[in-house]
Amino acid sequence: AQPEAPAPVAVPMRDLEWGQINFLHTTDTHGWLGGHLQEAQYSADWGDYISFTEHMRKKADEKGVDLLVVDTGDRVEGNGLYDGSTPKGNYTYGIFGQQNVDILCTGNHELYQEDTITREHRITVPHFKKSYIASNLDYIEPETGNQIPQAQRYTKFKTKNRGYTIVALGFIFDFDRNANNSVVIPVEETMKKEWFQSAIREKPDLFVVSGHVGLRMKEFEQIFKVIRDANWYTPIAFLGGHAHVRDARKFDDKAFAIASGRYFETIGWMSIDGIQKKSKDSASAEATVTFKRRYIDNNVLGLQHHAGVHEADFLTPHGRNVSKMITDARKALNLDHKIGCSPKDLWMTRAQYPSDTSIFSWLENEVFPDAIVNKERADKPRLTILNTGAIRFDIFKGAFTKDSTYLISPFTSKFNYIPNVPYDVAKKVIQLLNSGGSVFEAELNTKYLSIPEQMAPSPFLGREPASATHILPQFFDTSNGQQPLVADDTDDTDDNDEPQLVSGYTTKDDLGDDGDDAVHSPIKFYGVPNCVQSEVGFPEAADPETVDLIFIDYVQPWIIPALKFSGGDYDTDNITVYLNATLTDVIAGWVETHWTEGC
Ligand SMILES: Nc1ccn([C@@H]2O[C@H](COP(=O)(O)O)[C@@H](O)[C@H]2O)c(=O)n1
Repeated sequence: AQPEAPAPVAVPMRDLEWGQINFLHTTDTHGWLGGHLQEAQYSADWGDYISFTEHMRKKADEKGVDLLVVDTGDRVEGNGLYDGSTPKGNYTYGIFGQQNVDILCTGNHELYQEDTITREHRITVPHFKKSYIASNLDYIEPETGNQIPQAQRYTKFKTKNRGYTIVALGFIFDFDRNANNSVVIPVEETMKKEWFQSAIREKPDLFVVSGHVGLRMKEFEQIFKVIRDANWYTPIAFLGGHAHVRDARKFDDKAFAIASGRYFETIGWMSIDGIQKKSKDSASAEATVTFKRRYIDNNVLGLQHHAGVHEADFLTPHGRNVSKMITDARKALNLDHKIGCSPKDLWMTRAQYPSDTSIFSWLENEVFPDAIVNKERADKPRLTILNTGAIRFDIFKGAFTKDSTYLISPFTSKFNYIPNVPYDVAKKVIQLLNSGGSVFEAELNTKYLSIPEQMAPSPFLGREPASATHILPQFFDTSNGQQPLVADDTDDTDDNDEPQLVSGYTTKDDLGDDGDDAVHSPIKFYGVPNCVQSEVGFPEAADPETVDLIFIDYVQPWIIPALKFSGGDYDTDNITVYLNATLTDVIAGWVETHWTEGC
């Protein structure tokens, strides 16, 4: 039987504030449609979300307001429910498709592999024919080689209850690592197209810009400026993602953006009041528009609370069926098959790097020396480089399952190397990857090696100083000892009668610090470098003359320029396969042989 997620604990809650138009928003779900089986706070599944949405749509009808459900991409890669089947997504496309989504767009993970793009084109786009928007994404038809829009460029529709006219767009950031059967048109170029110029002159009551775009990245700002120049008073709602964070950004009094986290931990809520229906002689400049936001922890207790229904009435027949689809799929994929038992929690950002509880230190010190070995080269000293972005999730103490392997790293990247690189040259590579700068051309910004949370951080995320021994990415202040990204302002000398808070997100954004629905005590997050490196087989007495320089293939575009800058003249002809296994395989193999006892 599928293991039951632990029951969520009741916590103090902030209610949802409804407006004339309201949004429920998911982003970067990465296949986590089954919810978090090891974290009660995020344990609701896609079926529960469908039940919730059905109650909320009813509530909107009763209030005479509108509710729109939005998803902003990266639905794939990162969970066994998607990655564990052949072909990938055998179950998830059908499960996701059960939700009635009003607006959706594409993320970069839908674009890394040709077959993912094709499935998106053949399954998701036709399923959501009216709501899928691809403002800056084209598909190359395999039969003809023709370049066609992946979906409609924009939509214009009237809302159900209030009859507001909406123009909705759907963007992806200027992503350039997409596979060859797709074309991402840069946002600035897209905005010069005739269709875009007509769309922004449609005079709707509200623009909705959905996008797989981090709120602090340049693209939404560019879109805001162009729409605002042509529409001085029309409200604009942005729904973004990609950065895996909860965030809200105010562009001006009538333009506001929300990002709703990652991995189906969060359901975002945005509500807007003060929208004026356009009369023939255009909108009034006087209208005051207000935006509210809430980040909902995705668990049934909280969803029930917001839906205002009794526990026994929460699951709708449709939602219940979808939950069953998920349970059946997990069973068919054998996702709960135990590979080993983790003796402790290992964290990506909730522990300092390096440390005993850092997942990156564990990989560097235990997994890589043992598991990334080419038998023919086993006697050679070697450096193995991994970008931290290749790791996607923490490991919890206890059962490590088939599912866990995909949660930690779903990618198909393998390990390549350059043999016999002079150590004096090779040792400089990791420093350059972690400090970036002008060594690399603009498209090789080293921030793309790191975890999404660090790529375009919000100004409210604390600045993270480096530890003494490791160079951290540029945006960190390097003056002090390592500090948590979120200050722990809880008072340990707890001498009042207030209930103990459960730890969780304590988001700060452009609207303040009251966005999270559940009142939590803060969790500390620490910064990580762009890349980590394992040194293996070094002689004890002195540095080696030469080393094998091994790296996960995602990092390859940065390796040659870094070597050049360090005095090594190499090109791609010098690179060959070191280990024909993915990081997922490497970790699974190591766990199977080393974590054999304990649960
Ligand atoms: N083969 C890959 C693909 C991506 N990454 C890392 O993921 C980051 C993007 O993550 P999002 O979920 O925000 O799209 C990317 O910048 C890389 O760090 C990878 O390591 N290998």
